[in-house]
Amino acid sequence: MLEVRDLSKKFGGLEVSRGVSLDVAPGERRVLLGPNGAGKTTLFNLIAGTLKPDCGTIRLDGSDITGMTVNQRARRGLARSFQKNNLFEGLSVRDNLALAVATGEGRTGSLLACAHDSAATLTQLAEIAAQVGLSAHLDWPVAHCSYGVRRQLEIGLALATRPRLLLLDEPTSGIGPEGVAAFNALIASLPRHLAMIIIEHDLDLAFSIADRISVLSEGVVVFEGTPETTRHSRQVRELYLGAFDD
Ligand SMILES: Nc1ncnc2c1ncn2[C@@H]1O[C@H](COP(=O)(O)OP(=O)(O)OP(=O)(O)O)[C@@H](O)[C@H]1O
Repeated sequence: MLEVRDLSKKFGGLEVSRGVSLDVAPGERRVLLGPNGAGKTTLFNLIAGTLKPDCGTIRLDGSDITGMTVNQRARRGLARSFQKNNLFEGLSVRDNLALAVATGEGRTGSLLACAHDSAATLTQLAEIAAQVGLSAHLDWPVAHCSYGVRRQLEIGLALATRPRLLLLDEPTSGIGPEGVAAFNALIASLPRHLAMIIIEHDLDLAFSIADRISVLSEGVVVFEGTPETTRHSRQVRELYLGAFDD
């Protein structure tokens, strides 16, 4: 469903993406690994449309989306959840989800009251809350939510646009071992037709959730394979010296 071809991006003299190519199949869970500064977030920015590549193409379901805006890409089924919190702190979990669902329905000018008016919005809101494990937290003010709940909510907001491809940038950063286990279960419970690309530093989690893994280093995809072949790759081991358990 996603075909990335020869994407390159420079910041001044620094070549951060150097001819990256990547194919993601419908429903595939792809994990992006790579050392700090390898260009993973830059690749996400290029795919999501917040950065324009210097050259290369991005196709989604056969259509060239390289020149499209973030919103145009979102309407074609691409969603992204951010590494940094992107929530309305003063609102409840329910209101954050309601606004995201209303926006996903194209009712961008709606007031919060209108977001709660539509039965379809409320049904979708309840579905998403259940999917991300937040049904019992709907009335909590976001400002009082734990970091883990916020991360669940961020994924919920991304699901509100009914994506077919979801980009998750370090979804487990800062949530501790229990949070990582909960995230693993959450990913496993999401509809299987939803494709995902996930930047993840936790190798055990990466091996557990990925169908395939791509490894970036210095702006280039240096390895691609199944979790099993990645785990046994000498090249990948050298990049992550000492980080693999045998
Ligand atoms: N807007 C920018 N302007 C200049 N340099 C940038 C910009 N964005 C990223 N870089 C640089 O590009 C390189 C790759 O950054 P990027 O964030 O894509 O790496 P990453 O693999 O996601 O790293 P991390 O795992 O630490 O998040 C880094 O050297 C970074 O400093």
